[in-house]
Amino acid sequence: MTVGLYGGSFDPAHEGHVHVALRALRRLGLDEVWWLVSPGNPLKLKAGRVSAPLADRVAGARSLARHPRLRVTTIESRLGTRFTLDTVRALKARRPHIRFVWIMGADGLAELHRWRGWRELMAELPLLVIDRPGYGARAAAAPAARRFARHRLPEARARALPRTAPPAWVLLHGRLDPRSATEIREGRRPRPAAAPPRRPPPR
Ligand SMILES: Nc1ncnc2c1ncn2[C@@H]1O[C@H](COP(=O)(O)OP(=O)(O)OP(=O)(O)O)[C@@H](O)[C@H]1O
Ligand SMILES: O=C(O)c1ccc[n+]([C@@H]2O[C@H](COP(=O)([O-])O)[C@@H](O)[C@H]2O)c1
Repeated sequence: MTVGLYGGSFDPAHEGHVHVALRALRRLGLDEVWWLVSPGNPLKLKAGRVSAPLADRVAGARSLARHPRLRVTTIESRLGTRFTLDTVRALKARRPHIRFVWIMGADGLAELHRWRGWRELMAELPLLVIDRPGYGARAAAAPAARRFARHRLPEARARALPRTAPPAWVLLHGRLDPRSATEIREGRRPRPAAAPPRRPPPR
C-alpha cells in the first residue's frame, strides 16, 4: 500500500489543499492521502503564531476532503509528535508495510532547510513537491533542492516515486492553484464552502 502524508496547518483548509492532495493521488497512483492536521507547526510556534483550535481546523478539512481516498487525521496529536521527522519515524515503525511519501507545496521546499533534521527526513521517505504560484523558481533553487539535486526524478517518472528508495524527490509543475490560507484569514478571499462528494479518481 502506498500513502501520501500531507502535513499542514490547514488554518483554514481550502481548495488549494484539495488540488494538491488529488494531484498527488493521481500522478503518483497512491492508494490514499492522509492529511496530517498539525497540532502546531514548530516554526510557527517558535514565531509565536497562534492557529485556530485543532478541532476547528480538522472539521474544515473534513468538509473539503470528501473523497474516498483522502483521510483527514489527527495522527500527530495522537502520537504526541510535532516535528515531521518524529512523525514519519513513528508512522514507519507502526506501519512497516506501507510505503509513505511526504507531500508539500513549493513554498515548503523553499523552507525545508529550516526544519529540524531535514536531511535525515529526506533519507526517510520520498518527497513530492507541488508547484505553487510565486514559489516554483525559489523552490528549485532552495538549499534542500541543491543539496539533493542528484536525487531529483524527472516529472515523467513521478509514478515511480513511491517505490524509489529515498532520498528521492519530484517537483511537479502544471496547473497551479492560487489559493492560500493567509489570504482567507486576511479576508482577501471568502472562506471555502463545503464541497459536494467527489467520485474516485481514475486508476
Ligand atoms: N495553493 C497551493 N498550491 C500548492 N501547495 C499548497 C497550496 N496551498 C497550500 N499548499 C501546501 O499545503 C501544505 C499545507 O499548507 P498550509 O495549511 O500552511 O496552507 P497555506 O495556504 O500555505 O497557509 P498559510 O498561507 O497560512 O501559510 C503546505 O505544504 C503548502 O505548501
Ligand atoms: O519538522 C519541522 O521542523 C517542521 C517545520 C515546519 C513545518 N513542518 C511541517 O510542515 C507541514 C506544513 O506546515 P504548514 O504550517 O506550512 O502548513 C506541517 O506538517 C508541519 O508540521 C515541520
